[in-house]
Amino acid sequence: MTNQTVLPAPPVLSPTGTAFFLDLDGTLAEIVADPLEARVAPETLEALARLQEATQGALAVVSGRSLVQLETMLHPLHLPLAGVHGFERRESDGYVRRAEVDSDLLADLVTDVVDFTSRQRGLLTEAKSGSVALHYRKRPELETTCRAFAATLANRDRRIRLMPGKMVIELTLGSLTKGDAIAEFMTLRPFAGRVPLFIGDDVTDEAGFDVVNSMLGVSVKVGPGLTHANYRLEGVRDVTRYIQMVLKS
Ligand SMILES: O=P(O)(O)OC[C@H]1O[C@H](O[C@H]2O[C@H](CO)[C@@H](O)[C@H](O)[C@H]2O)[C@H](O)[C@@H](O)[C@@H]1O
Repeated sequence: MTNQTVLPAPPVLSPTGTAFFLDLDGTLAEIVADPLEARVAPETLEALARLQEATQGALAVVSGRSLVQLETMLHPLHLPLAGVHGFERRESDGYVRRAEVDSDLLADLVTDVVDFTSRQRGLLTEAKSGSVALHYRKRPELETTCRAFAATLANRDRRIRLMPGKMVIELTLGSLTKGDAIAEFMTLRPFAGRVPLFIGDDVTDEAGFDVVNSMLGVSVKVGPGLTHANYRLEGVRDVTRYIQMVLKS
């Protein structure tokens, strides 16, 4: 991956020629201790609404969150969405697609993670369609224990994939990534034929950067850390400022 110190700020792209793909947590919303407390700031929502109009709809949020959570956090906007790292998608026409999973396997996973987190103060379970997240942000000293527990669960069935994120370990069923979601959107109107841009902050965004890079698009990492992205913005406020600059171009 690229060295963290050398990436420039992204070029200000034209809203009419670009397909915008944005991650949510750490990109449009500041990271906070409790996932349910995360918010998209009003000025960011306003910038997104204007960008949706300026791009004629070529703006999608691509997130690890569920579609239900994304709708709540982005209200009153109605955007194309990819949730649970590409497992579920809401397309521009409102049509929702979900990958199929073994619901019994998922239910067992959720039960096991809830059982584990309920025995340790501060650990959280976030159950989603197709995935369950084990959050340890309030107990960072338990990272190794949480990782070992998650690995034990994943060893039970090869369909379970571990996706480490920011103070979270997700146990996901299936192999879809944010890259798959972006590639799929890029085959559809109004995204097709535009230059893709993806902005994200986490290791799970790297699959999106790879797909965008393969399409000669613009990949932007938010914050520090090694990455396959070609550009960098420092934080969530800089992402909103970047969108505002695009709107002025
Ligand atoms: O792909 P994203 O939109 O960035 O979503 C990734 C995960 O974000 C959420 O967890 C992260 O943000 C929380 C709120 O700031 C924070 O408390 C947690 O430690 C982070 O890992 C969300 O809860 C997950 O479902 C997403 O997969």
